[in-house]
Amino acid sequence: MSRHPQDLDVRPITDSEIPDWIRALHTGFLRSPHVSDQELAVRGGNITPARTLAAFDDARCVATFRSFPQELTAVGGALVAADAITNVSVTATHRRRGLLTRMMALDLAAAKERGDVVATLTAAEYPIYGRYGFGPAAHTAEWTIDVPRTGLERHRPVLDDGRIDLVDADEVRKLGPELHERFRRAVPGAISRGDRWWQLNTGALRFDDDEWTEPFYAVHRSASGEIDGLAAYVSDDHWGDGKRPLQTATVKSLITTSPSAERVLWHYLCSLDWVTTVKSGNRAPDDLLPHLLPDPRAARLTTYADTLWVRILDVVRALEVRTYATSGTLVLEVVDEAGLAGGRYRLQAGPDGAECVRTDQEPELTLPVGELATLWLGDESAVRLAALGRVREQQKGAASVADALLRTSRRPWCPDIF
Ligand SMILES: CC(=O)SCCNC(=O)CCNC(=O)[C@H](O)C(C)(C)COP(=O)(O)OP(=O)(O)OC[C@H]1O[C@@H](n2cnc3c(N)ncnc32)[C@H](O)[C@@H]1OP(=O)(O)O
Repeated sequence: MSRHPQDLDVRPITDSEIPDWIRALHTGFLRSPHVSDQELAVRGGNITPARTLAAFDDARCVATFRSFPQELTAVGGALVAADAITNVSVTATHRRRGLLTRMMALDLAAAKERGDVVATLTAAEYPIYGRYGFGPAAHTAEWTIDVPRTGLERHRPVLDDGRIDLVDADEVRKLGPELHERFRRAVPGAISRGDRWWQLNTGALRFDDDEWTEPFYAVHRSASGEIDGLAAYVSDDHWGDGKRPLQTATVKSLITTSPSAERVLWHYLCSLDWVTTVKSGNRAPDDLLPHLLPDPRAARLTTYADTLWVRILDVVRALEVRTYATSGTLVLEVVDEAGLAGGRYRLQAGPDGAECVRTDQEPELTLPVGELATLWLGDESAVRLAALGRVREQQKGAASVADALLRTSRRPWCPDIF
């Protein structure tokens, strides 16, 4: 007989429960409840039972949750230990009765105990995670480029003194990780990519053979021969009537470590014969892209949304690890209903470093822990949040001081979904 969700145990799974847990995940995500043996093997091989949670109603798994270790780049390039949360689902028959709340509380308590500085996730829907102390900390933008409108001359692709080569997947798995290591240290909001990311994104590991289209991989080398850009893209082989090639090239991933490589790779993509539309995929919200085109209006913004959500678990380490362009002092009252990171903190920061200590001084700015995450990666304005009633100035001008300290000239970006 099925039991009330409040009476179900929430616990990590065992090895033998991995297939049922994956089927429950598929059910919760409205994919087919049938999962192929190949997918069970590939997904299952990546699951550490001690970092999972589940609820079972008799024999049926009805809730899934998983976390894994990740590094998140803070402002200034330091890598912080993150508890990355993924595969969250509660089966439709058991929703809205607290199962997610219970799984989240267990996972965040374990992450805090381990010493993780933050927890991270990408949210399926905006309203789910704010209640657990997460705040949207990085955004994504996707553009659709109308190539004939760009003003670029297709027959004369812009080059610099470097070169572009097409390489195969084996080569990408060899050279990609080192490029990504350099890339991610320069991009607050970027996250670590393990071997598995490279295997899954180059077809070496597949959930389903039928769904894989091998991309083209274009590597850019600078004049000195250093690899400073990598673009993976596919094209759709679409032809219009009158024998007109009308192909759409979709970028799967494009990372660079120099603006020059960025410019050359986008111009290369816009110079491909037969391609009249380029879809950018996930880009930084302040990407250079539209302005790399003589007519930036040729790039139409088709998606703008939050991607990376952050939950601060250790305020002192989070604020001390990042860098600050200006000097200042701020006393923050951080409100955390879960009791993990709340309290009053005094931040004294400047270009030479920062110190954050607990204090009993009068607070200047009061804010929920989720709003602190939104400010921490440099993307949001405290003045704007004050106008929205999401942070409260206890001392006039405190939000402006927070902006001068915390905001950054470039916006954070998380290129990966997890
Ligand atoms: C990181 C990731 O994996 S993102 C993927 C998240 N998963 C999905 O979106 C799959 C489909 N949805 C689900 O599986 C479930 O609805 C979940 C996991 C989102 C929520 O699970 P539940 O067990 O229903 O959540 P729970 O009962 O603990 O809800 C707690 C509160 O959040 C609210 N809430 C939960 N989900 C949502 C939502 N999608 N939108 C708005 N509010 C929500 C509930 O109403 C409840 O509010 P209350 O405390 O005021 O009553």
